[in-house]
Amino acid sequence: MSPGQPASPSTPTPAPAQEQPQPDGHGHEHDHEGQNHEGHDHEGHGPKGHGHGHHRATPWPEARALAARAGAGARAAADRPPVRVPLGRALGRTLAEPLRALTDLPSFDSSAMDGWALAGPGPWTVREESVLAGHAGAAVLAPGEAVRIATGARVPTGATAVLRTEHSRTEHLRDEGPAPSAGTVLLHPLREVVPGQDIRPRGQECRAGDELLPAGSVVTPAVLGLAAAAGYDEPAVLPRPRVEVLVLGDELLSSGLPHDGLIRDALGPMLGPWLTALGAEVLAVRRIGDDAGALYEAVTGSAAELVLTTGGTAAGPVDHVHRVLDEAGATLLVDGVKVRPGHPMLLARLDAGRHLVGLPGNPLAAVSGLLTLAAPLLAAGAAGAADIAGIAEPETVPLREAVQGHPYDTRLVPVVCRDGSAVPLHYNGPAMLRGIAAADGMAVVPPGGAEPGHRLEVLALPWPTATPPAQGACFT
Ligand SMILES: Nc1nc2c(c(=O)[nH]1)N[C@H]1C(S)=C(S)[C@@H](COP(=O)(O)OP(=O)(O)OC[C@H]3O[C@@H](n4cnc5c(N)ncnc54)[C@H](O)[C@@H]3O)O[C@H]1N2
Ligand code: MOO
Repeated sequence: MSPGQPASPSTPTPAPAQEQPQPDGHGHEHDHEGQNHEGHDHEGHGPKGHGHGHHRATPWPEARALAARAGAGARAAADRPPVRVPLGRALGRTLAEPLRALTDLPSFDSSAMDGWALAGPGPWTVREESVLAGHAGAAVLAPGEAVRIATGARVPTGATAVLRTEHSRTEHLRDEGPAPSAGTVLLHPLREVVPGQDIRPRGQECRAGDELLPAGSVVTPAVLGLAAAAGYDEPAVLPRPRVEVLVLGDELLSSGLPHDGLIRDALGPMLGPWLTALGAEVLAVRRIGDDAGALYEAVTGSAAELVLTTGGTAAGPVDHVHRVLDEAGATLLVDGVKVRPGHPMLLARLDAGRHLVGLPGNPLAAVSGLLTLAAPLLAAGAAGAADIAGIAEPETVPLREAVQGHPYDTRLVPVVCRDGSAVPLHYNGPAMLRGIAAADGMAVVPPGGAEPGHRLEVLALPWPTATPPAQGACFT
């Protein structure tokens, strides 16, 4: 099988050999890139002579931590105030302040059932009007009186309980009876009436000023409902980090089929929505080509706190990112990471509060850079408190089958989670998106690999995973 040629989707065999690091250095794409595992060039970008070789590559856990620190620092430097957004645009945002009730809930004593509001012991004389939800309440009920009431309606002053329709019986006194009761309707209970029954007292759920949710909570649909009930029109949320994506490469097409050595841009369509899902405000996704001047202008002129570039991180003839960063006076915080795929990824500080993450051009390598550098940076930048590292408590999942490791570097491998185990997916080569598109997450495989049962950290993807278990991921 030639490199890049996938195994049959239905073959329940191990991943294509060329996508598994081979410690013996044969038959694997990475080993062609990373040649000599015993020598000093195993990071792979040494031979290209940029001077940003293996000695600078950062171990994967450290790279993530550095990115999170950079994000927290950027947030502190930018010091952007919270913003008020209408409820209709608040979904997914992070509360900048505790959500405090602006009203008692319920805000008045209300009926929990359709039936009768009544005062004192029965039977009761029925008053002619009724009390509907959303309307002003009936006048004061005197002892011995009852009035029709709807669920949610304000309970009249003087009412001592609500009687459900189905627990009541009415008796129409004859019109020709003795004068005061002629035509009267009497209400009888069909079961014992307990004082206060089926009345929701004002403030049962909360009093005005109570903290309903802490600052830092994510606004979910349920939070939107609670905020509305509690009186909010425009909750205060944290500003979203602004991000701009610069897609490099003259070989990229925006539509149609690949032809004449040109290929479709897979990263432009993927990164904008992915960054949005990570909580960023995406200012633009721009194609820059392989033009160093245009890249310099775009990087130095960007209004974003985080600029992401794709491609151009290695040392090919048109790989401009390092040079442009140098010219822009940027400081490289991470220049290569000991991770496969994606080892040429980089993180640079452009100025106080502004960073650039350089994602490698190979699409899964770009995903690796996104998860390793951009996600922790954004998470820490969005967190409400400086002490939140931007790296959540790792979720670890036992492996269902062995995964080969790289001899020195961490590997990120797309997995599906089935019956509590992580199942590695094929098509995990640096240029492939087929595995990640079917994945529930990316397993973090330590150098040397992992055996079945070994618990691995699984990096979550920022969306609900959708592959149907029965038919999906048939290439595990
Ligand atoms: N001599 C060496 N060559 C390479 C090394 C190395 O260490 N020594 N590292 C390899 C690794 S690993 C990666 S990853 C890539 C990183 O390359 P760049 O970041 O400079 O990216 P490009 O060269 O521009 O592109 C690489 C590859 O990806 C394709 N690509 C780029 N952008 C897109 C896109 N938006 N959508 C789809 N595909 C894209 C591009 O056509 C190339 O095939 O370098 C290796 N080389
Ligand atoms: O393997 Mo490269 O690391 O494709 O990113």
